[in-house]
Amino acid sequence: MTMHTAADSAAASASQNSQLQQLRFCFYGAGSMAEAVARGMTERKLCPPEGIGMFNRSGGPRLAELRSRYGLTTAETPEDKSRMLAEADVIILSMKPKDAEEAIRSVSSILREGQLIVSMIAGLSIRTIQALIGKRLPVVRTMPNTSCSIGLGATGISFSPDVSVEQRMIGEQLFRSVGLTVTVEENLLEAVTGVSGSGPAYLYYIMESMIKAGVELGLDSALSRELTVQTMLGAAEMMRVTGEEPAELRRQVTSPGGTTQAAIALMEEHEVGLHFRSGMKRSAERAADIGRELERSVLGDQHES
Ligand SMILES: NC(=O)C1=CN([C@@H]2O[C@H](COP(=O)(O)OP(=O)(O)OC[C@H]3O[C@@H](n4cnc5c(N)ncnc54)[C@H](OP(=O)(O)O)[C@@H]3O)[C@@H](O)[C@H]2O)C=CC1
Ligand SMILES: O=C(O)[C@@H]1CCC=N1
Repeated sequence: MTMHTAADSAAASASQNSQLQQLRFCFYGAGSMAEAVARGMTERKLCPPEGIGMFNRSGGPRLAELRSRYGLTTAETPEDKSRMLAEADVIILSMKPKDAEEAIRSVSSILREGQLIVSMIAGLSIRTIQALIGKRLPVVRTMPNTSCSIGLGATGISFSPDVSVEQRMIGEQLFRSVGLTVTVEENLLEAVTGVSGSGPAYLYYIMESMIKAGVELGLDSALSRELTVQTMLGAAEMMRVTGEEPAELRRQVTSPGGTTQAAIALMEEHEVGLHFRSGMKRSAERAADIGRELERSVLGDQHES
C-alpha cells in the first residue's frame, strides 16, 4: 500500500503538473462527488477549469450552477455530450451504481484507445467496467469521500494491469489534489468503502447525537453544535499530530471513577463499539453486493470465473 497526502501533491514536480494542465477531463455525471473532486481540481489549479467538462442527465440549473461556481465546461445536448466524451483524455464515471450499466453501455462506441477511465462508483469492478465498454481501456477504480470538496478527502485507488506509469500518476494526482490517497489491491476497495467512503456519514451521525444530547442537557443548540464540531476536530487533530493510538488518547481523558469512565461504561454495556463495527462491515458488504449484482447483470454466467 502507498499513501500520499495533498501536501505531497503540492510538492509534486512541475513537469507532472504541467502534463495535467494539458489534459481534458470529462465527468460523466454531475452530482455531489463530481463536484467535490472538480472543486478540488480547480482550487488546486490542477488544470484550467475550462479543461474540466461535466454533464448529467437532466441538464438545466445544476449545470449552470457548476459553470458559474467553478468555470467548468458543460454539455447539454446529446451531440455535445458525445463530443465532450470523445475529446476527453480522462473520463471520470460519476453516476450512481444503479445508472452505471446503461450509462456506460450507451457511450461504449464513442470511447477509444488512449483514453483513461476513472471510476468513483461504489462496488463496480474494473472487470465489469471493461466488459461494459467492450474494450480493454485502462481503468483507475477509486473510492473517494465527500470531504474531497474541502481538500480533506480520503481516497482508495486501484489500477487495472493495463494502466501505464503515466496514467497511474494522473489518477493519483487527480485525487491527491483533493486529499489523501492510498493505493490498494482492488479487492480491498470494499473495505475502504466501509471505512472512509461511507465514513463521513458515521461521524455526522455521532455528531448529530452529541448535539442532541447537549440540547437535552440544557445547552442552546448552536452552542452544542460548536462544542461538538470543535471536539471532533480537536480529537482528529490530536490523533494526527501525536501519532498516539486512540485507546491511549481515550485513556488520557478517562479519570478512574470519573465522568468519562461512567459514559464509556454505559456505551460498552450497550456494545456500541461492536454495533459500530458491524455497521461499517455492512457498508463494505453492500459495496460487494452492488458489485456482484452489476457483474451478474453485465457478465451473466461468466461472473463467477
Ligand atoms: N456521495 C458519496 O459520499 C460518495 C459517492 N461515491 C460514488 O460516486 C458516485 C456518484 O455519487 P453521488 O455524486 O453521490 O451521486 P449523485 O446522485 O449526486 O450524482 C449522480 C450524477 O450522475 C448523473 N447521471 C446518472 N445517469 C446519467 C446518465 N445516463 N447520463 C448522464 N448523467 C447521469 C446524474 O444526473 P441527473 O441528476 O441529471 O440524473 C447526477 O448528476 C456513485 O457511484 C457513488 O457510489 C463514492 C464515494 C463517496
Ligand atoms: O452510500 C453510498 O453508496 C456511497 C458510496 C460511499 C459513500 N456513499
